[in-house]
Amino acid sequence: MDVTHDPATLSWVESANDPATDFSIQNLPFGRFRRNALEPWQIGVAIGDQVLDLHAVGLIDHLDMQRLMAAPVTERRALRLSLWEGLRAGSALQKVWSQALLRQSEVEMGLPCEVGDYTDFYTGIHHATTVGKLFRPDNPLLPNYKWVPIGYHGRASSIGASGQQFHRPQGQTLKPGAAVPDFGPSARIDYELEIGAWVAGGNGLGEPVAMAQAEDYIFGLTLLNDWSARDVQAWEYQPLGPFLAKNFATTVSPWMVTLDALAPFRADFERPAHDPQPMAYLDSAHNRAAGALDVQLEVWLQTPAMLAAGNPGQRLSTSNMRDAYWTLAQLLTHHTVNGCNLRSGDILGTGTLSGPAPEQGGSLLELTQGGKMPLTLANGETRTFLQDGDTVILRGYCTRAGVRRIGFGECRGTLLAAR
Ligand SMILES: O=C(O)/C=C/C(=O)CC(=O)CC(=O)O
Ligand SMILES: [Ca+2]
Ligand SMILES: [Mg+2]
Repeated sequence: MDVTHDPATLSWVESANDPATDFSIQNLPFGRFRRNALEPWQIGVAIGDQVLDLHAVGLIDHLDMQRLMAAPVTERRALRLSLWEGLRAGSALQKVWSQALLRQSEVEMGLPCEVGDYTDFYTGIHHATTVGKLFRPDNPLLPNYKWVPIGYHGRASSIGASGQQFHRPQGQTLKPGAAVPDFGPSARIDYELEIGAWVAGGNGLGEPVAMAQAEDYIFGLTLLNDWSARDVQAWEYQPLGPFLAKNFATTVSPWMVTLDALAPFRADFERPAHDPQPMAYLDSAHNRAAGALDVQLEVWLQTPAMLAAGNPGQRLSTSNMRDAYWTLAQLLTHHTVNGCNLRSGDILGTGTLSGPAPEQGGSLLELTQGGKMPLTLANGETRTFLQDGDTVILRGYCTRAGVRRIGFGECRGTLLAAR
């Protein structure tokens, strides 16, 4: 375990030492903030309830997150170590660096970088099985699922940072029993609980990335909500897959948690013995020993009635990234195996991360069995799909005995009425 994970290290930023904080000195995630809309986005690191301005402390001489992400992995590690050195209790830099701290509550957080291309995978096998049953009762998990990481090319332009608000989209749907489709506002807006992996550097066109190097091409992870219009999806998705059902909005949390910060939360990746084992190009000893990540995930819902009552929301479900059927390294390697070039700032979504139990569904589609079994909330309200004004909050964090907790912050988005 490297020194930055030592749980005994405290920070001179007091709020970072709270055992409940997402942003202990062992985390140090990167994001972009600004004090006001006239200022360009600045690069910062979260520490407790503060942001450290990297340019102001002289750790970078530019404001270009893509450039920082494209630095060789050894330089990225050295930067993380410098941050840890400067922020730990007793550091000689405290006096100077404390001038470059801002309260998170006093800045606006934006997208962590300019978003490049967006690919969304389908690694949640429990999600794929449950959703497959709803869309294709006789053929839920297609035979390719256990051989090839399934994905589709998503839409980058509508990705927004936490706090994103969007209008209920219009679209074509086929009502049950109808012979021809209708046009109007979607009646089945849903969320999807995912992790997004931000690409660092990138590979040249025609140059596949092998499993052994794949993780060097990942800068860090955020939470990702792939908002989905289920009625539009059911009518449009064959034969080319998701299109307008999923490209009207996608929300990400603002802080990129590095794979270095997540190192203590690695988990082994084992396929059930009766499943096909990954092909050689998707296999490595490191991947089998430590390719998975133990990240606990939660979905919260705050309805307009809860907001009015000062209720911060109700937790709808929990799950864990460990249950994914493919690892991040496998997704990145598979994406490039044909020579496809990934670039700094691209984002790969894992797909909906549901757990094995029915109450661990990472979408309302699963939790309500396709809208047939409404959820009754603690305040007496019910939901099948989202209603206007609903806010969905994703949270993620890692805990383990003997190491400090690290968290992702939150990914929050609100559905507004149709225009
Ligand atoms: O056709 C299906 O089985 C479902 C496809 C999706 O919902 C695509 C998607 O976004 C997958 C995911 O998030 O896991
Ligand atoms: Ca998705
Ligand atoms: Mg989406």
